[in-house]
Order: sequence, then C-alpha cells, then structure tokens
Amino acid sequence: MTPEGRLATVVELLEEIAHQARPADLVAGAFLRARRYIGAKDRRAVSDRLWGILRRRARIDWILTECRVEPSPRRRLLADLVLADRTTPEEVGKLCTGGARGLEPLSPQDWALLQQLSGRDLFHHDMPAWVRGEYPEWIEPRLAQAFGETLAAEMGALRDEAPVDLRVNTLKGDREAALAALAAEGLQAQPTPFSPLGLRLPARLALTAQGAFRDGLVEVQDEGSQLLALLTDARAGQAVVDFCAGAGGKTLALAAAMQNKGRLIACDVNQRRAEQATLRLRRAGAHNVTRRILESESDKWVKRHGGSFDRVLVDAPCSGTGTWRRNPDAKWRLTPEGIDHLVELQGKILDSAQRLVRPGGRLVYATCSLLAEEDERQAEAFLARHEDYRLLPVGEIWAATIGGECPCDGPYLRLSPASNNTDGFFAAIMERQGSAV
Ligand SMILES: C[S@@+](CC[C@H](N)C(=O)[O-])C[C@H]1O[C@@H](n2cnc3c(N)ncnc32)[C@H](O)[C@@H]1O
Repeated sequence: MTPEGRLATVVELLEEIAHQARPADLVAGAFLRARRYIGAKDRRAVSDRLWGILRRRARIDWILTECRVEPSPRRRLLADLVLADRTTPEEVGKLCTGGARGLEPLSPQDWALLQQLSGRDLFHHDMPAWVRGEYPEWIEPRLAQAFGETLAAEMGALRDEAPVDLRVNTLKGDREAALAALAAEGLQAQPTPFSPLGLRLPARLALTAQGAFRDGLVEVQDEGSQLLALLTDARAGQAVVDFCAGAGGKTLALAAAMQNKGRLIACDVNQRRAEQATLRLRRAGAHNVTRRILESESDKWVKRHGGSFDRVLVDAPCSGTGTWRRNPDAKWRLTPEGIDHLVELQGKILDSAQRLVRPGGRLVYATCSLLAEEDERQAEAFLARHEDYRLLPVGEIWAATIGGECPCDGPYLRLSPASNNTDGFFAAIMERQGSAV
C-alpha cells in the first residue's frame, strides 16, 4: 500500500465508524477482515493513525470549528497530519494525488485550512478542560466528583495509549518462565509493579502470533483486572461464581487461582460473549469452569443455588469510563440516560447475585468505571439494603492475597491510570454474615 492508500483507508474507516453504532474496534476488525489484501505493516500504520485520531478527536474538532470548518473524517485526517505530526501543507498536498485508492486532491478550501493549521499543535490556551481532556462536556461534574483537583492529570493519563499487560497463567508456568519465553521471541517484558502475575510490554503488539500466548502461558489482561481477580481470593476447592463473566477475562484468572480445583461457574446473559471464552479457556488449560447462560440476573438458577458459593464476583456492566485509554470512541457514545440505566441494572444484578453467597462467603462487586454513582454509591446503597453483608477493607484483603501495602486509601479498591498506570477499576469486597453450615 502507498502512504496515500493508507491515509485513504483511514478516512474510509473513520466514515464507517461514524455511521455505525458499534464500538470502533469491532468496526475496524470487520473492515480489515473483509480486506485481506491489506498486509500486516499497512494494518499497523492504518490502525496507529485511526486510533490516534480517535484519541485526539475533541481537540481536532475544536480547532477545526475555530477555523470555521465543519469536522468530517477527511478534514480530521488532514488536520491530524498537520497538528499531530507537523506535516507541512505542501507535504500533505503531495499525499493527496487523487490516484486510485488514494486521497482526493486538495481543494482551495483544504489549502486554506492547512495554511491556518500550519505551525499549530493540538493544544490551545482557550480550550476548555473537557476538550483538553478528551471527554464529553456533560460528564465533567461526575468526573470532578470522583477526582477533584487531580481531574486534569487523570484525564491526561486516560487520553494516552495503555501499555500491553499480560497475566502469567500459573496453570502453565510462572513469571520467570513467561519472561524467558517472551525473551526467546525477542520481547523484553517488565514485571508489573503490583500484580505478582503481571508482565508489561511497552507497545501495542499482535500478540496472537507469539508462542507464549498461543501456548496459554500468558493472557492479555490489564494489571488492574488481574488485581481484582486476585482480591476475589478464590481458592482451590472452593465453589465460585463469576456472575458477569463475559468473554472470560476474569474467569481465566480465577480458574488459575483455584489451580483448576473446585467449581467455577461462569454466568452471563450474552451467549455470544460467553462463546468467546471457549477457545481462551481451552488454550489456558482451565478445566474447572462450567458456563451458564442466564435469561436475566434473576434467572431461576440463581434461586435454586442460593447460599451455596464461597465467592461470587460481580464484574458488572458499567460505563467503562476507566477503559477510555483502550476504547477512546466509547466516551462519545455514552449518555446520562445510559448511565442511569446501568446504575439501576447494577443494583438489580447485585440484589440477585448476592443470594448465591453462603454465610461467611464473599461478594465482590467490581466495575471499570470511574464514576462514584456506579462505584462507592452503588456499594453503599447495597450495604444499606442488605444488613447481612459487611464491607471488608481492601487493605486487609490485599495484604492477605497480593501481599504488601495496598495503594488505595479507604475501604474500596480504586485504581486509575494517573495514580496506578492501570485502567480505572473499582471493587468492594463484602462478606455475608453468619457461619457456614
Ligand atoms: C464488564 S463486562 C464483564 C467482563 C468480564 N468479566 C471479563 O473480565 O472479561 C460485564 C458483563 O455483564 C454482562 N451482563 C449484562 N447484563 C447482565 C445481567 N443482567 N446479568 C448478568 N450479566 C450481565 C454483559 O454481557 C457483560 O459480559
């Protein structure tokens, strides 16, 4: 592919993403699968530019609007070339040749725009905080409630690309073995600071081709997500439910923590997501997992199995505000009504799932949200409704499961990109009162 061809593909993809309600990674995945002729290097270049523009969208649009130009996929690309890469208007002109599979030649209006942009960068002192921080304006009060004075730093960190974190699958080997296997393939990973099972790679990579991944020795998982699974404290021989198991990210970690011993039930209402776990479980050598598709959170199965589990993890559907480093497009699809709906659903899921916990067992409520209404407020409301549960301070559970000092103040787990270099995560660990029978 020529450089022009790559850029034209970026514009095509930006148009597809704008016209579809689906997440950008799904749209891009389907788009590239339908164009097998695009080779690995070209895919990489197209993806880098595409995700870069999605990360910089609010600032690019603000600058275009200031130049009195309506943002469009093509104009966003032209602006990005100048603002992010300092490409000169003349160099941009050379990329717009109008050839087959290339970009249309620059119009007089395009030239005028590029001249206006020339020499500028992506920041401007008049930009409001929400534009600098790349988040919707309406969500600012909610984020400010969560972060106060550190809001700008947190949003800055959330704007950047996330590192690639791997979890070592202890069913297949230890961290030393994984480091050696990755090094043999030319990958220099570093141990993560908090998770004893974590390894970090600096850049985005197509890991599916690596032997350590194909053999199930490592799985891609953010360090925060690993910590959450460790804090669930699932042990060999226990009965454990992963109530919102999705494609199985935490199920895999729980199965490894249980050393494949005991019963692990992975529930979800979404059959398609649950099916995505099949290959991952097989690759990881996880044998103690039974999958269960629920009709809803109050499926009859829940009542029938009331009080029979040692651990129930509720990794609830949430706004995903903590994962904007990975899904920069997701923030623009959120609405206040959507968040209200999620808060209500989380409460219902908790009220139903708690029935599964045996006296003396634990319910772990987790989200990848940064918003207090989905996190602390949700946990407080649950504890107020269920007097038979008490909150266990995360520091104590951290010391017992992960070891050392928990980096969070207060009784909850709260991780964020700026403070911990993880995705944003929240967890409340709650114990059901009464003695086990
Ligand atoms: C945050 S995701 C789970 C991610 C998963 N635990 C992982 O680590 O990969 C939330 C999941 O909740 C599921 N979900 C949504 N509504 C639900 C409900 N009413 N009952 C149970 N699960 C639900 C979604 O299908 C989704 O897979």
